[in-house]
Amino acid sequence: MARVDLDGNPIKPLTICMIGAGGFIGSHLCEKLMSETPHTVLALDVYSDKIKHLLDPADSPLPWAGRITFHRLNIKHDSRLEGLIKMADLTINLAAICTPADYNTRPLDTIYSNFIDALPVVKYCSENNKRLIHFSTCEVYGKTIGAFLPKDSPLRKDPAYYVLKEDESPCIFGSIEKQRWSYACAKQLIERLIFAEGAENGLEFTIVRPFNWIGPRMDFIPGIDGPSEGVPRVLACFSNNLLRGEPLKLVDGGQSQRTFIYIKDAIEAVLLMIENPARANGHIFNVGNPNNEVTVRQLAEIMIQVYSKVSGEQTAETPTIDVSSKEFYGEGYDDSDKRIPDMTIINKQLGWNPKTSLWDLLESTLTYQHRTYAEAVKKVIAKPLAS
Ligand SMILES: NC(=O)c1ccc[n+]([C@@H]2O[C@H](COP(=O)([O-])OP(=O)(O)OC[C@H]3O[C@@H](n4cnc5c(N)ncnc54)[C@H](O)[C@@H]3O)[C@@H](O)[C@H]2O)c1
Ligand SMILES: O=c1ccn([C@@H]2O[C@H](COP(=O)(O)OP(=O)(O)O[C@H]3OC[C@@H](O)[C@H](O)[C@H]3O)[C@@H](O)[C@H]2O)c(=O)[nH]1
Repeated sequence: MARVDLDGNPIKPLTICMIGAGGFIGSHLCEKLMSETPHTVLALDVYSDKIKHLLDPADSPLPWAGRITFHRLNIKHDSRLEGLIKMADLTINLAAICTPADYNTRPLDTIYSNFIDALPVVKYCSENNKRLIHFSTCEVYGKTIGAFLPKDSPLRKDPAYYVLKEDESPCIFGSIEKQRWSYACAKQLIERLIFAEGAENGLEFTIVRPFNWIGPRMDFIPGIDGPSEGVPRVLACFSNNLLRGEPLKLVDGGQSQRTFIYIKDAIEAVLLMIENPARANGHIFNVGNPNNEVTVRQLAEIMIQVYSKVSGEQTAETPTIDVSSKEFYGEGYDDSDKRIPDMTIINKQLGWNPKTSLWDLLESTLTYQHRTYAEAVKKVIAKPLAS
């Protein structure tokens, strides 16, 4: 049965240059493309751990062997980049430093990674008339307008003051010394550059604004498959605490709100963008799940319940503790108060909606985390401290 796009046209096989393919999102996107489509992927990254299961045909070649090749390169300085972009029909750029603990502590690396390093990718696509799908972030919206209303103002409940819409909402960041916003501001400027390349030079682009995509293979567990002092994003932080039987740390009391979407739902949206260029080109898309909103404290409480069910272990004596952002992240931290994606444009253009509830996505993700890490963590805990 030939695969057709949303307008009933047959989908022809594409060659996709995927930069950052070895990361969390990239690894899920590669899995989807290999298992469900005829497309070819040039996977570019400095690491391949998260996609090696797609690459090394142990003894018998994998069904898709030959359709995915790994190219170990750092886009900061590699002469092979332009040639790979020219070989492909479409470039997808996922490369970024995107863990908040780095934004206020490594602001220069963060700005270089999210703006400067993306410049040649945009240039090569534009000069060679190649389509670009660029990954930005929901963080470009920064804080809601409602965040500046008095705490008890009823307008805070008015969607006009918190719903984030691609073609209407402003980008609201903290002051310069709040270096947390180095990332979001770099992402905003690369969005503006891509939009200008589209307006002035006809670049065919799509910009994706992910709203907290979570699932297996997100970041790392500190001291197991990442640095002991590393601070990953909240899913991995809380998973690490649960695996070690430690209290989950709630930054500034965990009052910030987030909407979380299952990585597999989000990947469906990306595949629709890839295979429906006429509907995706020229658009910025929110990709999130407005039905899965919780405060960070509520996320912790749900993860504690789910982990206890998945692991069969008792909940710790002190399940959570409050910590200050200064203590947890250091100087210059600031936060988004609330992230509700408006879904009008993606519904209209791609007819896509998320499916998985927060409980269900946490159940499958924590099952993966427990199966993958519990033994290794027990060994690390059991090992007597170096005398
Ligand atoms: N996961 C989310 O919820 C989320 C939310 C908002 C935005 N995003 C954006 O989506 C993209 C992918 O995010 P992710 O969650 O998969 O993060 P990730 O850190 O798992 O993946 C990023 C990948 O890019 C690679 N990379 C970084 N710099 C590189 C360079 N100079 N050369 C080659 N490879 C390089 C890294 O090695 C890594 O494998 C990023 O642009 C991020 O800003 C993700
Ligand atoms: O242990 C922790 C970790 C995190 N947190 C809080 O949990 C919330 C989420 O923190 P995360 O590190 O997951 O990242 P954020 O949602 O703030 O930003 C992320 O969003 C989407 C992308 O742009 C990036 O991947 C990243 O910027 C924040 O309020 C943070 O302060 C805790 O309370 N405790």
